[in-house]
Amino acid sequence: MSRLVVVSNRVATPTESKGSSGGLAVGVFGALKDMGGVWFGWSGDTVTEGASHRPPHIVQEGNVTFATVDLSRRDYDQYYKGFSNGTLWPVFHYRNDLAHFDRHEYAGYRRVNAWLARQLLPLLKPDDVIWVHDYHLIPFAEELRLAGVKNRIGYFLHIPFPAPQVILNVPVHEELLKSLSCYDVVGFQTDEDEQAFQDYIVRHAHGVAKGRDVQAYGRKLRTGVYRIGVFPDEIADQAARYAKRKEVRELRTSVENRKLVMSVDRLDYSKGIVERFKAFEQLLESSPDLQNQVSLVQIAPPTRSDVATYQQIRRTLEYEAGRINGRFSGLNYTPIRYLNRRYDRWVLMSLFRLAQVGFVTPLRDGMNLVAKEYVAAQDPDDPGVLVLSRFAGAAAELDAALIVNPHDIAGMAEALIRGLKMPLDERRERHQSMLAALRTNDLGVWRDTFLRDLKASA
Ligand SMILES: O=P(O)(O)OC[C@H]1O[C@H](O[C@H]2O[C@H](CO)[C@@H](O)[C@H](O)[C@H]2O)[C@H](O)[C@@H](O)[C@@H]1O
Ligand SMILES: O=c1ccn([C@@H]2O[C@H](COP(=O)(O)OP(=O)(O)O)[C@@H](O)[C@H]2O)c(=O)[nH]1
Repeated sequence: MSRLVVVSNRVATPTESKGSSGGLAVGVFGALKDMGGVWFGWSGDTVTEGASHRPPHIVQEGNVTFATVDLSRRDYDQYYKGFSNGTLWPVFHYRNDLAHFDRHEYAGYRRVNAWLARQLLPLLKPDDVIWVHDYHLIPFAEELRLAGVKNRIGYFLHIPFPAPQVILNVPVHEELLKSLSCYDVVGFQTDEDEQAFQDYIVRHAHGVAKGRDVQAYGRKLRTGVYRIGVFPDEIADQAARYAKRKEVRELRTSVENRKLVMSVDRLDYSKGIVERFKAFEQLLESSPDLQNQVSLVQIAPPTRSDVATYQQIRRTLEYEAGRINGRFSGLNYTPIRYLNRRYDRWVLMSLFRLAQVGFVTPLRDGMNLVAKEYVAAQDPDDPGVLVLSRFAGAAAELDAALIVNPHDIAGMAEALIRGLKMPLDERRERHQSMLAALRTNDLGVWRDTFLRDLKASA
């Protein structure tokens, strides 16, 4: 049987010491742990120029081999902070206004991709199936091919693929799309993302797209939609198991008899947290009966904190949380609890079970696993209500949520009120429908359908 080699920028190492609060690490680890394989990528550490560029550090944990490399400060600045998170992330999330382009950063992005590919070479066996993840590593297959690698190589994009008119803003769009065409299978989170990629190929690359078969830049590849999921039963078990943890008891006691609205996101401008705070403010303003009766808990661990746009959103959120709390707090009541720290994932699942509403309203999001986790963590006999942005990939499957437009502050406030007052029968019905969707398309299905298509590719 061929071995699975996963390549991603972020690797959730066994100690989780540099653990990311991101869905990619959560999803890839979940997909790898019961099937085994190699997981190669960045350690999360930056080191001096002299200490970088060492061979991969190998750790064996059960049936997974973790192979990680450190980056120099310059590589980190250009490849991760610069081109990946200063150019690609904002543009792919339709925030061209927050993007910049710098040729040196792009050169660094390509240099690091070439170097990472060279580091992987000695670890590869001829029949390995290679699965590369996300926007940091678009040129990775091209580099492996240049080095003579003939293995099947697939790519999965965890974030949205924007409409062609948007991606044209990246000056090197053509080089990037040419690089993407070096993969055998390119997978997306939603139909819209796949369509946008094919539109680009047809309109701007003189390529051909027939069904899932694409020809471009002298290469043949397949595209597909593979919606990343969760293992809902595992989440339900853990949510129940962690119910007695200190954090969970503390929250239960401190909320007293009030209702709870809960949100969890990396502190990212794509997550729509400012608009969410304003919607909660509007709820308090328009429903005096709910004042002092409902709290919003927003967990937002900082991320990419050395990128200027992330520093700006952090300041804005501090201001908004302070302003709204100043308006509506009482001596025994804080409407918004805003926590800039990371929580253990299983503790979060248990916290989700306490909340009457899961409030997940990104402006754009590839999938948003938190939305799926909130549903999976609920008590089926007395479930909470999910209020979900139409711009999260998850909305394509979770249509029994209360779907909102995150730019419509009043609409979000109305949905919150509706969720808080929803009768038990309707809550159960909606929850069952969403749980069924999670089961049909769990994390195993995501992995297995992608790998089936990759193995079947010529
Ligand atoms: O690695 P970081 O820079 O700390 O960021 C964390 C991850 O964020 C993004 O996650 C995406 O993947 C999720 C799972 O498919 C998806 O639900 C979410 O919508 C995406 O935003 C990013 O794409 C990852 O590369 C990062 O590791
Ligand atoms: O303090 C935190 C915040 C988030 N997460 C997890 O990080 C993932 C976030 O994934 P999502 O797809 O929602 O968004 P991303 O951060 O990848 O954009 C989810 O599994 C969360 O449960 C976590 O373990 N601790």
